[in-house]
Amino acid sequence: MCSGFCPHVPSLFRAKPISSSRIKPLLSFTVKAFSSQTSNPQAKADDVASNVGFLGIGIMGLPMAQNLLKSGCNVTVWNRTKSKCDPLITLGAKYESSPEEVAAGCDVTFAMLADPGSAVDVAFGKHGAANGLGPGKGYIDFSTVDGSTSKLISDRIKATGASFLEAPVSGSKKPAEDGQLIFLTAGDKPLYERVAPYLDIMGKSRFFLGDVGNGAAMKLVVNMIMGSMMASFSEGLLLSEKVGLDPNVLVEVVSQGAISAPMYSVKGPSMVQSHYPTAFPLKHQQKDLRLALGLAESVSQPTPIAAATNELYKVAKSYGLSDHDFSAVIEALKAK
Ligand SMILES: NC(=O)C1=CN([C@@H]2O[C@H](COP(=O)(O)OP(=O)(O)OC[C@H]3O[C@@H](n4cnc5c(N)ncnc54)[C@H](OP(=O)(O)O)[C@@H]3O)[C@@H](O)[C@H]2O)C=CC1
Ligand SMILES: O=CCCC(=O)O
Repeated sequence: MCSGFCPHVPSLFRAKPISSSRIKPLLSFTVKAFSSQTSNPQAKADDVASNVGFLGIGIMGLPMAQNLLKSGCNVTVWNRTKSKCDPLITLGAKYESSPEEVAAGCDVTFAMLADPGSAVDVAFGKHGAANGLGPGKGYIDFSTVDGSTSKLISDRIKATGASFLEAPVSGSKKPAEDGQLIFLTAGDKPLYERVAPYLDIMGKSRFFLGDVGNGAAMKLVVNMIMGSMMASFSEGLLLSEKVGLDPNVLVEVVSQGAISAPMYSVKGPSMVQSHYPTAFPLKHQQKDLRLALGLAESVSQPTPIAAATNELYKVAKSYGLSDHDFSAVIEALKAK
């Protein structure tokens, strides 16, 4: 094992700065510096130091922790529902009975929780990770939350002397299984560099976006777009069927044109059959739209499409579809 230095990782490159004169007529905002890096396919536990903790073993946390274990990392896990840790314990993970105990025994601790409330509870609630943290340790939160929540968690973690990185992910269950996630990180740069080898085990690329809040904002903007795309696709599928077209052919036509997206090709065929196997729960997509609307409100940016889309997901939730895949939003457009 080496001490956090990863010889395989190529040197960091900086993205070309956007010319502010070019964008000023359209938008007025501060262009933030960022850097991105594709990950190292050879990433493995030999490249990284120490014991890692993983809190939150849900749809995403399970495959992410599995990939760390399969790469030879020493992983200690905790989940509110303990039984979800069983497949990881079988793979060799150690189990601790609270976030505090996990953080106390690990050099770096990752968290992948449902929403702002659970991210806060696990980070610094009763028996939360903060109780087990201190100087030299790191806490990395992968949960999709808003910037204010992330800053609050950051403050409470840093008050212990530990370092904090927010690192929400783009990519769903399958990319998590395949180690193909995209990390949108912000916060402590030395911690980012220290955990880069772990991120490279779980993902295909990583962005460092500066101050805490920028990773959360990037993630919310991406998911705001995604939620609207899915709602629009749903309308198209239903309209095509109503006018006598085969929606399966629509899926194929879309896949070959300018609006092609993996999401449509992957989810379209099952949506046509009213089948929504959960990769990204609908309740989380609605949470992200709600948080994105808050972000837009904070800077007075009109987002009428996202606002209408959010209402549609709320209707889908009222139909009991919270735990179905977010593609089940199409049900909210069907006449009942
Ligand atoms: N699924 C996806 O495609 C993606 C999801 N995300 C984001 O990642 C995060 C996790 O998503 P995902 O894995 O799909 O979600 P899941 O709903 O499958 O998992 C949520 C996790 O949070 C835990 N949890 C929920 N409430 C609490 C609480 N009050 N206290 C402690 N733990 C709690 C759950 O524990 P328990 O098992 O006990 O319920 C579970 O471990 C979310 O923020 C989501 O928006 C990001 C990218 C893709
Ligand atoms: O937050 C969930 C994102 C899902 C995806 O990127 O496919």
